[in-house]
Amino acid sequence: MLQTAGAQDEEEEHAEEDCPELVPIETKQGEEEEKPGPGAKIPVTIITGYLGAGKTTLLNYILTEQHSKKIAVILNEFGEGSAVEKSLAISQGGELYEEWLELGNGCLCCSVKDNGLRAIENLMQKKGKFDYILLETTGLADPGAVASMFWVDAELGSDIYLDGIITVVDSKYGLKHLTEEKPDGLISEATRQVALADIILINKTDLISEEELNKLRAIIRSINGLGKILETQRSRVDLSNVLDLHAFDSLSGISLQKKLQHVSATQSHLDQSIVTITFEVPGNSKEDSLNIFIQNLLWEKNVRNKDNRCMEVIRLKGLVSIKDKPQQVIVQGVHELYDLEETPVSWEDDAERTNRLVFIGRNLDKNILKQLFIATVTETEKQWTTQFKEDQVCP
Ligand SMILES: Nc1nc2c(ncn2[C@@H]2O[C@H](COP(=O)(O)OP(=O)(O)OP(=O)(O)O)[C@@H](O)[C@H]2O)c(=O)[nH]1
Ligand SMILES: [Zn+2]
Repeated sequence: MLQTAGAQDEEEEHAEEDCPELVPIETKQGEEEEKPGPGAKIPVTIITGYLGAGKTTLLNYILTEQHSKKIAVILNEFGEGSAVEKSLAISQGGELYEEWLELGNGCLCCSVKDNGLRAIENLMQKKGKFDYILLETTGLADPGAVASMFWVDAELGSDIYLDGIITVVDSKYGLKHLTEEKPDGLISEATRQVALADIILINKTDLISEEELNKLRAIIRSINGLGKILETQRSRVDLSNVLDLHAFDSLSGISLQKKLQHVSATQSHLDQSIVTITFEVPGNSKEDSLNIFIQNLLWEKNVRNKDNRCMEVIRLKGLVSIKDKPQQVIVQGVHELYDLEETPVSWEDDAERTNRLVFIGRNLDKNILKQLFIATVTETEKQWTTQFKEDQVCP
């Protein structure tokens, strides 16, 4: 069950008018609308990345490369209010499309502003079934906000589920964007996009030297120790690496255990920069205590490091063992949203039950977090309250 700190689902009522009317496409008379049956949910992959990194190039590449899926492409301007109309440049067969379009092989493209969810659902209702949705965010978007919307929506019974987040990084400017410190202490958009990525494409490698590439790769890895890094030119990538990842659902449970074992903790490249930390604690955790542990971190934000700085978690992922549950449980968190979901995989042997967690964020202190987590396993309630200073609220 998805856990959320506040009301995240205040959908705007006028969402519909944000989406242009569809170009009518003939449906045969008497033909039943093909509705996705239960379980036939449609994946959405979020493609994010700084301005000009190669997101649209990736979309075009996917559309030309694959021939078995009916894809809806959505160019998204979530969170930018009444931003100036962005002209679309999805080309199919060399043509340029604007607004709602039917692309060649039955794929569709549209531009969505603000509250895109409703629009996407309308699209699905009007157009029937798609096999896949690709959503390109603007270069300055926080993919966490977009991802959260889909996540909440899936819980509300939507036919769409979040499959994964791909972040395209521009080789030429990536280093600059990722090392820039924002004067107000905020996390830069570029860094946030890398922190939240399941897949990171270092694109335009033709424009940099091997040495620069190594540097960029190291910085990206220092931020996100979990995501898969691929190097591309013209965003050309093996599609099996970017589609159908199941990065946010319990189907990833089988591979997740292996994947999490290979996550390496990272060193920050700047003071206050984003890092990945990971640890393993054997045993069973008590569900209530685990919830409190996560909520203190993500909602109350009252867990501090040794310098008395508040820990900020952007992404949380883990596989845990919950007392009295035979199955492995996957933990997913994005900003303030989190979810504990049973995977189809059972623990083989009670003696081997263990918990592995990965946190991406800043001011994270592995030892403190690990101690707090151990308390959820040992049930020494006192311990996990000591670090929380009730009267000091983090911004
Ligand atoms: N040299 C080089 N140029 C590339 C590569 N990939 C994409 N480009 C070019 O980079 C420019 C931006 O690519 P887009 O795919 O439009 O980037 P985007 O991320 O969608 O850009 P915005 O939507 O404006 O943020 C285009 O002119 C592409 O042709 C690459 O691997 N090498
Ligand atoms: Zn684009």
